[in-house]
Amino acid sequence: MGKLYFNYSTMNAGKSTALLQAAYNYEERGMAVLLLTAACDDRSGRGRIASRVGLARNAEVFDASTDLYERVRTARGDEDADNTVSCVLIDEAQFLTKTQVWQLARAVDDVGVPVLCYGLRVDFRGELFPGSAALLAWADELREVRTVCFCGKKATMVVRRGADGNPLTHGDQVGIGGEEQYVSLCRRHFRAATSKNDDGKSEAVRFVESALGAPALPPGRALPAKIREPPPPPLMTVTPIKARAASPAGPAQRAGPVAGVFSGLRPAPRVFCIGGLGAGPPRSS
Ligand SMILES: Nc1ncnc2c1ncn2[C@@H]1O[C@H](COP(=O)(O)OP(=O)(O)O)[C@@H](O)[C@H]1O
Ligand SMILES: Cc1cn([C@H]2C[C@H](O)[C@@H](COP(=O)(O)O)O2)c(=O)[nH]c1=O
Repeated sequence: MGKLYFNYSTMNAGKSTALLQAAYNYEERGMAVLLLTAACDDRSGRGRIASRVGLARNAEVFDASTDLYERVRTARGDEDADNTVSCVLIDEAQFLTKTQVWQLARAVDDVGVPVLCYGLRVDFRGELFPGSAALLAWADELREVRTVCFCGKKATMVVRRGADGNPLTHGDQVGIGGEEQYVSLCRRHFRAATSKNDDGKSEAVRFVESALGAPALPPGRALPAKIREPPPPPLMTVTPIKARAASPAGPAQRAGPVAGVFSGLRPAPRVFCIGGLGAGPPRSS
């Protein structure tokens, strides 16, 4: 009997990596999987699940009109057939609707296939996404995919940077983007970065600037002096194997967050060890 799983975290934690690893685990044992991702998140091309470590695969897409119960039931087909699907893996699960999470729960209960969802828990305002809220409420198992803030604590929040470089506190919940726009932080530094007073704000904002690169100012406007200064030389530079293809940022900016983490602000030796924990197929299904 399958279960409904929600593997949640912040951005850049290793969710897509874990998903692709779980898919690989099933397939190397001769079992077929159904991969799905949100149609709206086309950073690497529509219907492409891409992880920052370089793994990538094509997937089917869902939007709000997709009936996921029907899709899973059809993919499962005859359980004894060679091409039956043994597991359903869904990336960007925060973009599921509440109805779709019920459809997945029904697929687990009535079709008997495990469904593994991977997504963000909260948005840049600290609010749950609809898909995440439903999964947190109804999934059989919740698993946190962990990553760290620049201070070394677990990152649980994500800031979105506005055009002036400052973290935003209001705006549309959905804003497709990557490292040029978003940074994962612990709650304390998220609060500091988005607060109105200066209680720790400058340190957090400096980190966001350092991680995201120069803000996107309108043409003709000079950057503030502190942003024009070149960043300190990195202690250790790690180049992502594959940057998200559709990222509007240039190559230097895409490499920014990884270099920023290691650029002497704080040693963060656990970043690569913790991200991606929990990969692999569920043991209990
Ligand atoms: N070249 C690399 N080698 C190893 N790990 C990397 C590399 N580049 C990025 N990472 C790690 O990959 C993780 C991001 O993976 P990804 O699956 O894209 O995250 P998510 O889907 O959660 O946004 C981070 O933990 C990051 O530190
Ligand atoms: C925080 C936040 C994120 N998003 C978008 C940005 C990306 O397109 C995805 C998450 O990507 P991941 O690296 O695969 O986790 O979600 C958003 O729309 N709104 C937000 O508040």
